[in-house]
Amino acid sequence: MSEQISAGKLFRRVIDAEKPLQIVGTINAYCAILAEKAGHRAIYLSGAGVANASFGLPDLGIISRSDVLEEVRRITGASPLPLLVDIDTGWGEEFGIDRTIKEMIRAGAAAVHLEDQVEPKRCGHRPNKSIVSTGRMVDRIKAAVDARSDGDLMIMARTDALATAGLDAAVERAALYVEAGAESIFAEGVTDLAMYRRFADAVDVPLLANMTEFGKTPYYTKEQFAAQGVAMVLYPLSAFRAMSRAALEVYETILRAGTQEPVVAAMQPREELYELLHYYDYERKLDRLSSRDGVESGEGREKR
Ligand SMILES: C[C@](O)(C(=O)O)[C@H](CC(=O)O)C(=O)O
Ligand SMILES: [Mg+2]
Repeated sequence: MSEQISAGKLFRRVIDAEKPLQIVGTINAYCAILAEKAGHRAIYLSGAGVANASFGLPDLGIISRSDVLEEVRRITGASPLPLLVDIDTGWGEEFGIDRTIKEMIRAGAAAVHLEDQVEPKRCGHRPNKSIVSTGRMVDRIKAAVDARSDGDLMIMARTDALATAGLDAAVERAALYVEAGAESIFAEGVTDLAMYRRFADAVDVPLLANMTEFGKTPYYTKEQFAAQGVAMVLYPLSAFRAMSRAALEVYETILRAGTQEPVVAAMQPREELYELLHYYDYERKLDRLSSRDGVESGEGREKR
């Protein structure tokens, strides 16, 4: 029998085991299943992903705590992988953050990242961001740590200070956030590999690098990140961006060609989908449980 450990403990364990730990964005429950199938050991729910994919909205602080929680529950219900959740600015200050942390634990999150932007927040890789004072962010972190009490949820502090206040100030903030109780640091909008070393040297907790595409951070490999002391590398929207391109291509092809045949080869076959969902197990269970009493005819039901 496999040992039952909390999501937070599992997350800490995989951080220790993989150097660096690659964390991939899964915008929904099925993506979480796919990430597990590929062999990943930790997954991420992106705030941008929820806004973009579930609501068709930009990542500008429009989505709510409940919107994100709903996705967290769906994902943790479908996947055993530890889930890092983007909680933006926490949706409120002391009591708002308290509620967010408690609900995230109930929903099965392994870790959350809380950022030092003002509300409404902006994407970390876009201009005109503003941050709250160091003191305000320290209060946010304290509220989060207090809400978690003695639980295992990992509280990660994200700093967006690099773009607005420079490297020295961002590194200094990171150290103060750790002092306030943050157990890991998310350095946002980093523009050069060597900057990670500065963060890593200033804090003695795991450091996360956000390897998002088309942003401020050039593409680096996991080996390059590891050499700078980075413990976790995040790919928040990589699959979502690829899925979006693929979907557009299919929609256009159906109109243009009058059939989907040119793109069928790019599709996941029904068989593979069903295997990942354990479809046949469900079907067998249904056959066992359902007497089909009250069903007038067996029409459409294949004889086995
Ligand atoms: C990590 C992030 O917060 C997210 O919501 O996924 C975004 C990612 C992106 O917009 O590329 C961010 O970096 O702000
Ligand atoms: Mg985000």
